[in-house]
Amino acid sequence: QGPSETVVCATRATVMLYDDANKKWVTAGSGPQVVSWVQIYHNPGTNTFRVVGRKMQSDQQVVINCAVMKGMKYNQATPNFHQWRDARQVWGLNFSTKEDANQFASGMLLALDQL
Ligand SMILES: CCOC(=O)[C@@H]1C[C@@H](CC)[C@@H]2C=C[C@H]3CCN(C(=O)[C@@H]4CC[C@H]5C=C[C@]6(CCCN6C(=O)[C@H](Cc6ccccc6Cl)NC(C)=O)C(=O)N54)[C@@H]3C(=O)N12
Repeated sequence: QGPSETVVCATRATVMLYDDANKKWVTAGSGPQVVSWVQIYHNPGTNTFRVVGRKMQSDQQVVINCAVMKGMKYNQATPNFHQWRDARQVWGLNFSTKEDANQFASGMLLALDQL
């Protein structure tokens, strides 16, 4: 979180990327599939939002740092699996509970509404 950013929401999720070549979902980042702490940051100065996720393990590897684009479609494919496209790839968040999923979705929809 930068100095001028506030946190819109924060949940646990496994961050996935769609491997278009092999038509399958792969976990973002290197190493074992672990849950990440995924937050949506807001920069009120520029009115921009970004999704930042860090693995909840020792190295705190950043596995996603993705701008929320105006007009982006946030697809709640299932109650526990939500996804969206950015310019280059498709991101997926696999939540362990519907509550976490709903929490994140409401933060994302709030962000999209303010862009
Ligand atoms: C249960 C067994 O689950 C599984 O084994 C795997 C591993 C599970 C997590 C570890 C994950 C969980 C849940 C399910 C739910 C379904 N699903 C899929 O992938 C579906 C099935 C077919 C496949 C085809 C395409 C694909 C992939 C790329 C993007 N996309 C689209 O359709 C996009 C969607 C979209 C729509 C609107 C806006 C944005 C976007 Cl992104 N459309 C377009 C127009 O862009 C997609 O989402 N697809 C998941 C899945 O299988 N799995």
